[in-house]
Amino acid sequence: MASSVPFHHLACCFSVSQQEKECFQQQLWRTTRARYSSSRIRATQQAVKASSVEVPAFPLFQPSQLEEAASELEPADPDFYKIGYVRSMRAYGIEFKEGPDGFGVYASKDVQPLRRPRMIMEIPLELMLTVSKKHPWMFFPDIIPVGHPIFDIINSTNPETDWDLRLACLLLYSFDCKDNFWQLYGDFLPSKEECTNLLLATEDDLLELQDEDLASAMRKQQSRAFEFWEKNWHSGVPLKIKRLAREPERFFWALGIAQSRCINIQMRVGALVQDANMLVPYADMLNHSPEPNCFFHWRFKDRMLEVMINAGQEIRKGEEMTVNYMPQQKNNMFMERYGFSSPVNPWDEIQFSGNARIHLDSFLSIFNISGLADEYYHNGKKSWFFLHSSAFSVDIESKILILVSLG
Ligand SMILES: C[S@@+](CC[C@H](N)C(=O)[O-])C[C@H]1O[C@@H](n2cnc3c(N)ncnc32)[C@H](O)[C@@H]1O
Repeated sequence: MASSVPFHHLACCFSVSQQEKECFQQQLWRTTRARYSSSRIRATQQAVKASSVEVPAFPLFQPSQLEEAASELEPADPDFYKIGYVRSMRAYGIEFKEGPDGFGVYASKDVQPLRRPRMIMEIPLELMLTVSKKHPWMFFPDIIPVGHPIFDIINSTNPETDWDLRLACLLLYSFDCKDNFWQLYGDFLPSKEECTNLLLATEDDLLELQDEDLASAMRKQQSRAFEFWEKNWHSGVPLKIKRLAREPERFFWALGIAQSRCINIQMRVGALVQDANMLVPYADMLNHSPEPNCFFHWRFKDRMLEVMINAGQEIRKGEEMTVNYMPQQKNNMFMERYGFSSPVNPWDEIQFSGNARIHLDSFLSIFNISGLADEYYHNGKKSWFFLHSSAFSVDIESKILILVSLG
């Protein structure tokens, strides 16, 4: 029986002969996909591990270590064989598990700071869903057969503004493709109920936001999605299109997934450099932080997306690995696209000017205020606001809220 070894035990991989590979595979097998059903997680499985065949060029284990590793071997996941890809995803020193922001990627061991960025995941192009942004449309992998009507639907969109509609079509199509990797990976994606994207929000949800600008932006997005679905999924369309999204909610979900998990990368195919929108399995489990410890890197030579730890970054076992989804964007942009906002978004700080003095530890800090010159901060035992040096004070303990107009 083939078995698996946790992939963080395997440090580095080089190409080896097929024979060596098979021999090694018999001993040390991989895998790892914890499949979580409707609730994304099976009760018994906390960690999601990505599938991977790890093939070191030289034995990484001493015999005693091999025995130890063998005792940790798990039964192979039969779905792995069905996928049948030559290259697979590889991951090092990480685990996927549920956290406060849904699924995330966590360090499974301490990471010492290194002078160079260090790779923790590599994902080959053939596992991604990719549409190029400019003519001629390139889909990777090229899963759309010539003459299939989904091509015409994608072709009818504006690549500059409709990248999300295009990816949603490709995603829905991949779920319908026999033996496509995304049929399996679909189990890892958040369901309609779990997806935070506000396209799926009801009118009541939108009202609850108490942000009329955001609510009306989302209503516009919902109408755009609905019009697109109505136009392309009307009753007269062929069954091979109809079954991709029988209900508008299915299309809204795919669009929400495309918006909240897409990354944009410049790819080179031969001499052609193309901007592309991509859904990248496993890398799309990374959550956002304005101060991330990881970043993406496209490896041109063999078309792999690498997730790298920043140079000089120290990470403790159990800490979350993060990337920055949209540098220099305010929270309203995060809400529109991803359905979350960050209380520590530096681009959403209230910039403060004038010579008012504010206690550093005062309640104002919860509003993420910054920008004052140091001399305006006061850190005494009592808390004071000095407004234009006037004798204007507030004793925090008295819990009186005074609204100060900083005119
Ligand atoms: C690319 S996915 C990341 C993986 C996701 N957490 C999951 O469960 O599959 C992006 C989604 O993760 C969640 N997310 C990511 N970063 C977050 C953050 N800093 N705070 C709250 N939610 C976050 C949001 O739901 C967002 O739409």
